Amino acid sequence: MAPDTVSSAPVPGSLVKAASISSRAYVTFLAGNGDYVKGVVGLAKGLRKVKTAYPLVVAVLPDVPEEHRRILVNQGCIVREIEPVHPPENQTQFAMAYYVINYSKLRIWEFVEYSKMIYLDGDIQVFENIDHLFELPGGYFYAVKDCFCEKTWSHTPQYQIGYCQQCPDKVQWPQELGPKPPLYFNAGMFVYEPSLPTYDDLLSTLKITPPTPFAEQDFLNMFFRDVYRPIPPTYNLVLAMLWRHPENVELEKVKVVHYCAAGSKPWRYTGKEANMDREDIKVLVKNWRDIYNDEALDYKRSSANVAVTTRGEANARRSLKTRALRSIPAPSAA
Ligand SMILES: O=c1ccn([C@@H]2O[C@H](COP(=O)(O)OP(=O)(O)O)[C@@H](O)[C@H]2O)c(=O)[nH]1
Ligand SMILES: OC[C@H]1O[C@H](O[C@@H]2[C@@H](O)[C@H](O)[C@@H](O)[C@H](O)[C@@H]2O)[C@H](O)[C@@H](O)[C@H]1O
Ligand SMILES: [Mn+2]
Repeated sequence: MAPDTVSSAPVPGSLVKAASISSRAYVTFLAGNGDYVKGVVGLAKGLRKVKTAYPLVVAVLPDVPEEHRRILVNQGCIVREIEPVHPPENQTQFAMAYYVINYSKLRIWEFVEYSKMIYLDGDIQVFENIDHLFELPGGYFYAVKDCFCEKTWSHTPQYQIGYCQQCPDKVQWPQELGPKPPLYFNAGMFVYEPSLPTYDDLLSTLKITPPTPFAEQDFLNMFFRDVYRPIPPTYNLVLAMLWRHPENVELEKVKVVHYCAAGSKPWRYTGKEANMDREDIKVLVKNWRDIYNDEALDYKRSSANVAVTTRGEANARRSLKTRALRSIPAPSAA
């Protein structure tokens, strides 16, 4: 993974404009002081292993402790603090109670120093280089179709009648339920273009949108419905596909694995939950752990990076000093 060469000194407007024409990055989201930081470290090392040309930006909520931020910077990540995003007041029963924090993902549309970004959940691993996705045509939202067959979907008509977009002909969508649901993506991985107008539109639309069980995933599917373009499941293997739709999975071709099934987070895997004793799950968890534990994949601040970062830090100190001086009111003419 390209090192963290973004200096922390503010960049003049003209340079930001120039930079935004060509700059790209992966981005993930980290909240809390729990163990998801291990997921992000694993992701950073996995991207380095596949020799991506782009950095990994980590959007952290204020509750991510300094120690975790330092771990991520030392793994070559660009750590950016974001403010939480709260959905409107609601009585919603989220599919998972903690999903409410996932609305904060919407802040990544504000990262306009990048022209195109690939968002990856912290419980995702990239096993093959996917940099080519940055070449996809602009103006669309690319993501992999989700599956409606897990119990987490039991609140939906799809689940109740056994309909899933992964096998639309198995159970026909009944006319009496109205139009078939539009294609629906898993929001753990997507290719998108940061944009302030889109960001403002997202936040103002959220204010008037009643929350629903899959929180920001439902919201993003509604918001980008007309520009969503599905990409193959090789780019985001939602683990439940292995037992729900094995006919749609060619495991040897999978480039990105999303450890979203209950009990599958590799850094806390016990094998006790449903489906977690499957051989393919054990292999995928081992593959993740091999990368996480591989010290050869740790970020090494090469002399060049140290020089750039040091220069960046020196610039930052200078600009902070300048700002500090400016903020001290000139001595009044006594
Ligand atoms: O306590 C948490 C819960 C979630 N997340 C972030 O939010 C993403 C979405 O949550 P999760 O992956 O658990 O949802 P799932 O894909 O399993 O439904 C995670 O991957 C993390 O990047 C986090 O940082 N801390
Ligand atoms: O906040 C809502 C979350 O919804 C999604 O997770 C779900 C979804 O994939 C279901 O289809 C599965 O059944 C379920 O297991 C899984 O947790 C995203 O992965 C996550 O990033 C986030 O958007
Ligand atoms: Mn996830």
